[in-house]
Amino acid sequence: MAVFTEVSDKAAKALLKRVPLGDFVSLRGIEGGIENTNYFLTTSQGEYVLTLFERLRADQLPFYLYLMKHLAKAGVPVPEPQADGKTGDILLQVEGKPAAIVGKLPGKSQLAPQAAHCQSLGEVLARMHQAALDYPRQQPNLRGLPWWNETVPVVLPYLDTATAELLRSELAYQNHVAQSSAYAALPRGPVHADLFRDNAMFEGETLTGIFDFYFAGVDTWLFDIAVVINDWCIDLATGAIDKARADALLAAYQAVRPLQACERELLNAMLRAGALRFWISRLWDFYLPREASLLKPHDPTHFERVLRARLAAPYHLI
Ligand SMILES: Nc1ncnc2c1ncn2[C@@H]1O[C@H](COP(=O)(O)OP(=O)(O)OP(=O)(O)O)[C@@H](O)[C@H]1O
Ligand SMILES: N[C@@H](CCO)C(=O)O
Repeated sequence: MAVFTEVSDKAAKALLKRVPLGDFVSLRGIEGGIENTNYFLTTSQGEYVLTLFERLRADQLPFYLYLMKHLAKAGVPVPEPQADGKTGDILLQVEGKPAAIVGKLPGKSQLAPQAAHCQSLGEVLARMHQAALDYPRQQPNLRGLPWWNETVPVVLPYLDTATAELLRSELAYQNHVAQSSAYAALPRGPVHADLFRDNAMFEGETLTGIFDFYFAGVDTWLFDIAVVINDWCIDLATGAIDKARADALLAAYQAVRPLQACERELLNAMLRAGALRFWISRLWDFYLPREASLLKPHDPTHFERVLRARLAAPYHLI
């Protein structure tokens, strides 16, 4: 359960005096999620999600929150941050932590997605990329290559020789790719960068929304696509690509925005990058956990397997 900071009913009631969303009914800690403290907040007006940001600094948050607002306004299914009635601020303070309230999406996560779910997601992903293009705020992907270069040396001492060698060589490969002209040509803009199955809601096969934008940043669109494929379109036991789902996702994406030649060329390289990014962050969470308590870190070896699968069987569009 990810409640790092306890929020009292009293604090929630005080919050509702500032953010006019009706009268307090109940507050319930949400299980799942490893980054932030999340509560379902029910009021006389509806259901909301209250998030207290545990790692992110207040100066990083406007990028995420205003991006969500921008996307919601553009018709992308994203929960809209709610504002303080007096100041208009969407970045709030609760229990001494930066916080936000967003609308609760209906439905549930589809943890065993089929091609139809991947198709819905592919379409929304492309619409999101396009809708974010005129978003004026700038923030890099804070879990991008510089962070990988910084964090790999921190986790290497915990790994056996063969695993450390794979991590080192993949990092070297990604540094090499980042220098290439094909990489420089990749189209980019604000991306979600963490759009896993547990960050989207469905009712049946209908996608009701995507959320948890707190790793968003400006990066290549292809990296975002790769992160999605690595989670939504694989055999979870082996990490191998499920071609039917990956093809469905990419076809739906391309019906909105066709991939460019440089994107086709670097698809497998970015699939490797996506696997590396989450392998590193999971190693980091596993070996250097925060004090926080009830946290159950995600399994790092999963993304080691995903990476090995992309190396053994590169995925290319025909
Ligand atoms: N807007 C929303 N609508 C409905 N449910 C939500 C919403 N936001 C969060 N949740 C629920 O809360 C859970 C945890 O939220 P979230 O994934 O944002 O946590 P996190 O700690 O930031 O996560 P992660 O580990 O994925 O980075 C989700 O799995 C979902 O069940
Ligand atoms: N999606 C991440 C969790 C942090 O957002 C992972 O599965 O490692």
